[in-house]
Amino acid sequence: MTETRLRTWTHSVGYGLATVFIFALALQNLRYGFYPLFYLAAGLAALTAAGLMYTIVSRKYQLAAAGHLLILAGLNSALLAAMLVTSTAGISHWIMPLLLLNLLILPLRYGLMLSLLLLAPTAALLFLRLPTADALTIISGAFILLAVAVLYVWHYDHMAQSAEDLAIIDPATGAHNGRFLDEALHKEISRAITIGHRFSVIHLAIDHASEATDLHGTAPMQALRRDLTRHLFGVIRAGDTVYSLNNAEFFLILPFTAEEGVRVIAERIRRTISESRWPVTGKVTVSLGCTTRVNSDTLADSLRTRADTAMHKARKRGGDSVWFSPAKPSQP
Ligand SMILES: Nc1nc2c(ncn2[C@@H]2O[C@H](COP(=O)(O)OP(=O)(O)OP(=O)(O)O)[C@@H](O)[C@H]2O)c(=O)[nH]1
Repeated sequence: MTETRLRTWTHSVGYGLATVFIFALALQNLRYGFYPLFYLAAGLAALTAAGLMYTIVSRKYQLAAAGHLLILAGLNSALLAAMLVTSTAGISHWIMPLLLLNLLILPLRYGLMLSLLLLAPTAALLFLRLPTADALTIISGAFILLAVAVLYVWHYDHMAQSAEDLAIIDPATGAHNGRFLDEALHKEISRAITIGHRFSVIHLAIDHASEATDLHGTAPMQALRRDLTRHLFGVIRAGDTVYSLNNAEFFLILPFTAEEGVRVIAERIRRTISESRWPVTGKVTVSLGCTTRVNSDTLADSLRTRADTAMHKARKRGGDSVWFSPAKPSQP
């Protein structure tokens, strides 16, 4: 199930249950003749029902649906206003389901902010109107509920992020893994076609990697790949991304970088790696093949092949060098 679908389902169930619950409260109050509470509950139920409708209408862009904040801010404000104008202490319990709804539907930061904005004045009101022990019982209950819900949502977000990281990160180096490269390259090409910006790529290979593995063993070479990844992260700028292709090769995507730029950064990477002292292996050199996307590059494959060819040309010059392969001029 996609995240958008999951959110649509949980939001619908959350709003749906809240509507049924608040509507039942409204009927109960109507039955006993508590008309102000009946009108309040009916108004709140109308708002949660509106939330349900909004979820269904905006189901395709549920992750970015900003209207939920307005609906929940309306619900929170309506309950707060009702607590201010009525003296019925019983409705303070109504904040409990609202706290859960805030956290279930909004991103954690907004849900927590809105809940605290509701809880703080509620606490002040309760301490003014009720005996301290009663006010303390209600407010501590609400805070415990909020804390448990926040921890639960935070835990879910954290698990979802870890699962996503596992799918796209190479655990040995901390760089993105090769499986994710085609998807990322395809996205960058689509972005370049839409925005019209230039971007470049680099295929980097460690020189004499198989001889070094035979000489030093697999574990030190693994450590070297991790150190090289860290080095690359230190040299490139934010927004550039690194992919670990196999035991001795990396790929870099450099958004908003034209030919002159990729030549500068590739040369900087080559020089800084060659000038550094590396544990176990001592000196390390790399061959870098780079290229810049042109309008005829609509597939990830064409860029990967050109960068790979450029890397082999750099290697043929004896390694420790950079080669730039331009795109072939398109046929008239
Ligand atoms: N994508 C990318 N391009 C770089 C990087 N470093 C340099 N470049 C490119 O090389 C050009 C010249 O870089 P520098 O010689 O560092 O000069 P600069 O004007 O200080 O570069 P910036 O302030 O990094 O833009 C930049 O405009 C970029 O196009 C990098 O880390 N990543």
